[in-house]
Amino acid sequence: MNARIEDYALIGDLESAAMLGTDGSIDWLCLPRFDSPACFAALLGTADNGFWRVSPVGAGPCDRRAYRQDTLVMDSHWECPAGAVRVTDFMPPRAQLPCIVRVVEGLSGAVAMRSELRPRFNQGRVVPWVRTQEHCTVAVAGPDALWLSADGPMEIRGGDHTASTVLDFTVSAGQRLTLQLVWAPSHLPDPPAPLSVPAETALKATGDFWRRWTAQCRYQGPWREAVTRSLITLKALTYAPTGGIVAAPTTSLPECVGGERNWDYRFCWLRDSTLTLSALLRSGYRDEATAWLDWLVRAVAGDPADLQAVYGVEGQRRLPEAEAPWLPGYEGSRPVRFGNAAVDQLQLDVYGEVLDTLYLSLRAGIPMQPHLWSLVESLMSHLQEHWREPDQGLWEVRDSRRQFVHSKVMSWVAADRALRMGELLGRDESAGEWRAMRDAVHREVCHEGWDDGRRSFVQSYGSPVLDASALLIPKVGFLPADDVRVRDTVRAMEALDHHGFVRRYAYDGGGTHDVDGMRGSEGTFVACSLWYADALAATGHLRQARETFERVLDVRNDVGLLAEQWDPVGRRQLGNAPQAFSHIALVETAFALQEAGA
Ligand SMILES: OC[C@H]1O[C@H](O[C@H]2O[C@H](CO)[C@@H](O)[C@H](O)[C@H]2O)[C@H](O)[C@@H](O)[C@@H]1O
Repeated sequence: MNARIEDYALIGDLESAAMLGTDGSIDWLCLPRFDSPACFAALLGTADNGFWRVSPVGAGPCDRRAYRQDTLVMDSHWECPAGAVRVTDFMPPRAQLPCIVRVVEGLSGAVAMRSELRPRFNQGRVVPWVRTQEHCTVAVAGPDALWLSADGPMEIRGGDHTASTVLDFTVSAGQRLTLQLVWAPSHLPDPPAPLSVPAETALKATGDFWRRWTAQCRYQGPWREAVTRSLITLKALTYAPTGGIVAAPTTSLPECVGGERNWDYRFCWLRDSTLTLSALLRSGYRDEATAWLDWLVRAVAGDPADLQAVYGVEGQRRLPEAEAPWLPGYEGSRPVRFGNAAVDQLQLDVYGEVLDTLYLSLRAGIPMQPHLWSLVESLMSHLQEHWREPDQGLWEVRDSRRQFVHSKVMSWVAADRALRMGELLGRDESAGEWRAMRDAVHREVCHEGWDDGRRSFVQSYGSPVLDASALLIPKVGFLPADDVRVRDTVRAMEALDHHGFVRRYAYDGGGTHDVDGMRGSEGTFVACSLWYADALAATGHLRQARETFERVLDVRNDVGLLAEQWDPVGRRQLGNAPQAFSHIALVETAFALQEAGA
């Protein structure tokens, strides 16, 4: 039986991240990067797919845990019959090699502890060879090596049928023991350098790094704690060497437990990363925006016809989707997938998201390099030719292409923001054409995307399906919030309500299968509930907006994290976690409610 998705906390070093359970077990970790093969994959299978647990012997979940304020450093506390102990887990922002530090401190009595390390390289599959060398244990297979060191007297056992390395030790009140695990390329012969950095030094530097970063946050409203945790999570999903931002650090956490809706999110969607950038910019973070703009220019360089919806963290274009039959899946949710076939989809909304972010960056005072204006021109010239085509839309449907209303609305955004940037920069060479396109899209959407019987914008032209993405129409400025069509659409979205939360789409309030062709129904999409709150606030329903927002805040896990979806009946998180989309929307809604006086 797998732990609940909400049982996991995130620690990370801005190049990869680990999922740490309430029981002290790290059940998911890809090294050296977010998109590298996993060395711990128990999250998607069993203990034999790899984990590293540090906890009192025989203990269950910790009694309490919390991030140290404004950091990504996690403290887990156990109160045992023999005494109390705290384990502090963190990953120092990377200097050279990735490292996980686990500091065990006795608070009272004397507690018997165990560290059990069971790496399984190459996506939870390969059992390494383990040897002990100069106070370290090293596990090696193929290109990977994991070096484990401890700074105290411990009994090391290993080499049994589980190929685990077990360290037993006792911590008494006032005692402290540190375990460090470093990944290194397996051809390096010596214990790697991070093992020689004292844990105290690394802990202080890591805490200081996060506190300094958090101190730049401009949000001062009533939900500061939630906003800060979301921003830290978004920052933790940033791949620092290139500025790319992953949608989530996990793959194949199911949208439907036991079902096939399992996807790999360890990549940079232009949609998710542009929205992350908007949330960070709004909150006062400019360095990330600058780094991401550089990433964008490198990633999309070339023919605009080849623009993809998703890239690898270094801007790679090929992310072949494959199934991993050796992994049984989270609670049997199969297949487990690595890679994502969405790279080959046409998703026209990304032009609008990219141009909106460029515009926001320019407005925030980030200077626009001349090559960025060329990018604007080339994206627009491609979109002018293609906006009328059907596509797979923001939900990335895997069956037939459609005339998605959201894709058209975002094509309008693309033209609108290109025009605004032109005005700011005094570049009006293409203004006439872009204005004509903007007006044509507007006319078409208002005609073809509007269902007069339902009194709502619908998912695609001529379809009866309602789609929560229509809630973004006032937010992006396509129509003002006081337009009767916006008011009616917000009212119609009640049909997407599922126990107080909002589904992304449904046919007459029913399931999603008829809409996306996938088997199994899914949970409510967290971002959609927050878009609903935004639209309620914009249309003057302030009390309802606040209640909707607070309902979402209530389903964050104990350390403030949100997955992609929430199942209000099973009362559990679903989908990859923590998901950028959900945390972006939380930050945006906190600002929107504050501005609306809700
Ligand atoms: O619903 C089917 C699709 O689900 C995934 O896409 C979702 O996640 C993306 C990343 O957060 C997001 O940009 C998109 O809007 C979501 O629908 C999956 O990655 C797709 O491959 C799949 O077709």
